[in-house]
Amino acid sequence: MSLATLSRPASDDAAAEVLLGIAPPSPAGPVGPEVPLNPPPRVDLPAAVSTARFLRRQLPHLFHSWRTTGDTFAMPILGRSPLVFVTHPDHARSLFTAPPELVPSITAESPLRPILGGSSVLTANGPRHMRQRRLLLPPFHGESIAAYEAAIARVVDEELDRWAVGDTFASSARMQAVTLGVIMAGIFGVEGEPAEGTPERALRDATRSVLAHTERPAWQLVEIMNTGSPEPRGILKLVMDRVDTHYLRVIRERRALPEAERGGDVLSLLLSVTDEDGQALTDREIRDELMTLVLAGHETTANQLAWALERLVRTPRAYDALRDAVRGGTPEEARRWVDATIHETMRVRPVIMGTGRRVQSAWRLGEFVVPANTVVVAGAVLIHHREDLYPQPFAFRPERFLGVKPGTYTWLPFGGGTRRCLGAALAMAEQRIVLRRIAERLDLAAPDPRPEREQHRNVTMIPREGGRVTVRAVR
Ligand code: HEM
Repeated sequence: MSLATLSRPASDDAAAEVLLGIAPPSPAGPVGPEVPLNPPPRVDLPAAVSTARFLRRQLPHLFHSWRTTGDTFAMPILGRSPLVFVTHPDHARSLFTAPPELVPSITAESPLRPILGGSSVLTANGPRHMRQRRLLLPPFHGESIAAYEAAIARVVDEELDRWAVGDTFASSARMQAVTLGVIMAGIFGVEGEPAEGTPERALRDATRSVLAHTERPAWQLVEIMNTGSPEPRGILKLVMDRVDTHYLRVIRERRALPEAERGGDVLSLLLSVTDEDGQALTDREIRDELMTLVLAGHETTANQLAWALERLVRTPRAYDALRDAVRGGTPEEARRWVDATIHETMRVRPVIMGTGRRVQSAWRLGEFVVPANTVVVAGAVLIHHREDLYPQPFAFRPERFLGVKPGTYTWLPFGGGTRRCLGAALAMAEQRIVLRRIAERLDLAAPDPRPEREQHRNVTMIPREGGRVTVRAVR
């Protein structure tokens, strides 16, 4: 591995240290047939072993492959062509800035497809993706999200009111209650506990049940059985038919209301949008988008927050700095430390480790050239650990990002380009409010000083023990 390390001053003074750096440029992008192919080295393992490690111990496998094979490497995967991982920001940039038709997302091949449905923005490619994305964007812009902030704060405070001194628990479960509450409020307009027997209650329970199913270990089997199928099959069909009944009922009832009475939530906005041909979204399309937003936004945000707590309770310097800024600093200092803590957590523990594109032409990646149809993965977690970009990359140092906007191609927890996470502004708002309120109201500690290892569930990287914390004090 040829990682140029920026020289650091010998001083012990943290403020004088270089905490962010730059990578030397590396050419990347589509090339014509005149350029000879030059595939990157392959990880030296049988496909079955590499696949098993990728599924069970993804992070160590990725880091080991990077160290032993090189900055660009091909990872063998059983029954598929190898995945080519890139660890250079210029290579990631080439994928995120290319015309979308040259770099379709591999989420179209995701096992989630039969759950999300054929219209989902996440699994569509080409013009259909652009249409769905354009229709969904307005409620997820920063200004629209600002309007949900009070509702998010209410959901967060309701949850934190239940945390008592001496309690020890997996924070991811508590954070999931928050993210589900936020989704119910922001997407469906349902705040607080919906009354028994109402369609909203049935919808919330159905959403909970589908989320609970996806968290069970046996769910992987269900997904494998449904891979490659556009429609759900077997047990998945039974589960989804039940869930869909409740979703479609709420959509139909809301559509029947006069527009002025519908409210400002995402569902109501989706009912009123039209594409450039004046076409409104069908009930089925809305169902697919709602399911996508629920599944894409729930576990990701909850576990990203659980990782933030996991890191903070094991890094006293960072935790003290955050609490001091939030409790005693100016509003500007508080905002800067909260943001820096989120950015650093998403750097060291991005819940989505990378994003893949199936390149439609031969592609240069530094000294290598891969053929068309190769899946190239911008390995966010690897880019985030380049020593030239982030000196002492394994250290949790929120001060790297103090008052600094993370780089578009060096900080990639939300992916990039025309597929960048649609819910990024919402996820940032949720994380800001949760971290700030926790830092204001509580003192937490680690029940076990050892860092939690990572575990993979669905496509997310989550703390193995769920980010366990003990409540030491409540203010
Ligand atoms: C910390 C929380 C989150 C993380 C780390 C995250 C990360 C990601 C990533 C890496 C992608 C793929 C981007 C790409 O391929 O370049 C993505 C896509 C997406 N995310 Fe998120 N996400 C989060 C929260 C949310 C939330 C709260 C929502 C909505 C409620 C959401 C909705 C979506 C959607 C709809 C897409 C598909 C966008 C497209 O294909 O055009 N995400 N997210």
